Amino acid sequence: MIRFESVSKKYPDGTLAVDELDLVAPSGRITVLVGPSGCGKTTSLRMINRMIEPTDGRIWLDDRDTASVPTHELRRGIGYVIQHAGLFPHRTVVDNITTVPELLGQDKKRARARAMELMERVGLPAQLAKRYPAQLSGGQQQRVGVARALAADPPVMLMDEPFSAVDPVVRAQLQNEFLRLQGELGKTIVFVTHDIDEAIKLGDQVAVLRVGGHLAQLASPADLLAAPADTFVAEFVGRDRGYRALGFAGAGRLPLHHEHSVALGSGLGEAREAGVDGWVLVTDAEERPQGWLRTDRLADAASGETVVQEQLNLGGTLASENATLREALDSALSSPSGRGVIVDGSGLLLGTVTASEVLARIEQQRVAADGPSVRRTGAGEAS
Ligand SMILES: Nc1ncnc2c1ncn2[C@@H]1O[C@H](COP(=O)(O)OP(=O)(O)OP(=O)(O)O)[C@@H](O)[C@H]1O
Repeated sequence: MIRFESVSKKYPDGTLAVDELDLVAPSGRITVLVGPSGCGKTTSLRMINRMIEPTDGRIWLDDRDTASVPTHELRRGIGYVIQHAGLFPHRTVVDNITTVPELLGQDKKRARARAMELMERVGLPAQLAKRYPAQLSGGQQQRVGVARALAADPPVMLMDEPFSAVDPVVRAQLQNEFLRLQGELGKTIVFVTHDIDEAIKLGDQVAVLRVGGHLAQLASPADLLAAPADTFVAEFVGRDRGYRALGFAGAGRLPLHHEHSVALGSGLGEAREAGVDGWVLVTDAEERPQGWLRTDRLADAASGETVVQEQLNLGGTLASENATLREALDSALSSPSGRGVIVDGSGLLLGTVTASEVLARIEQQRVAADGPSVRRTGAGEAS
């Protein structure tokens, strides 16, 4: 656990970057600091590993006042990842990752074996080990940065905009893999970003700071969306709050309809017969949905022709049986037939649901909760 106790930082020029911050970052959880440029996020983060010294207050790491711990000892237990990864340009990938363990006296062979294992964990092919940072993509560099920070297996990780320098697609990939990795490792993480969507996606809790280093609100992502503390937070959290909050509420057991589907390779005549309201769902041989086929335009289909992949409308998203309300609603809204497809854990068709049924479930949950607040998703949760 990291605990800020009335921590302030005034820079020598008089800038009050952080003002009496009280904050607890629980062990094994991701705490995200988010806020507009200059609100004191980086300053707060760097005070944890004492790259910046507070002018007032204390920061506790478990039961130790960090001011009383020698910095080299403190930093041994704290990994640090920054934007652009901050890699050593003249060292290979594997040498970048082994730098800290070797400095800590680990023998070279063991450190290299561990580096190769970490590369695999963060999704880097082994053949990149001998490359230099400049020979990697931005996303790959960030992965090396994460692997390097994990190399000494620190219980705490500080991450300052680690995924900001890459394009949105790579960024989403890095975020997903980061969450998967954290699911396995359970580090205590403090993560800085200026992007509220990233904060909401990654945080177990989100601290919204306002300029001047004041804590505006500390809350779970769902509570932040459902009940912003004031107009500053409401504006910062942004539009579509109600819709985004659905991403934190399990849909529960939805009333599924049996959907008559046809397999790829079936005759077009059979597909036409099976169509309901002009659409039929097409699956693979194991009944995994592949897309929708428009059947009201098949009237003149030559007999003997079969359903092929190229004919399918791929617009509909699939939702799993443990979906959030947002995923279930999106599956119905994105489906060209208006019937949202629900699949099991192996991607096999379970049935379909309409948008109005999902909306009815939303309304039910709202009434049951007796207020606007929504719950975190729980696998298999039924309401
Ligand atoms: N070394 C310094 N000397 C004086 N002022 C500083 C120094 N470092 C940061 N500041 C100021 O402290 C305030 C907080 O800066 P900080 O970098 O912590 O903000 P931030 O929220 O991380 O911003 P950004 O999102 O733009 O990186 C800003 O007004 C900044 O100009």
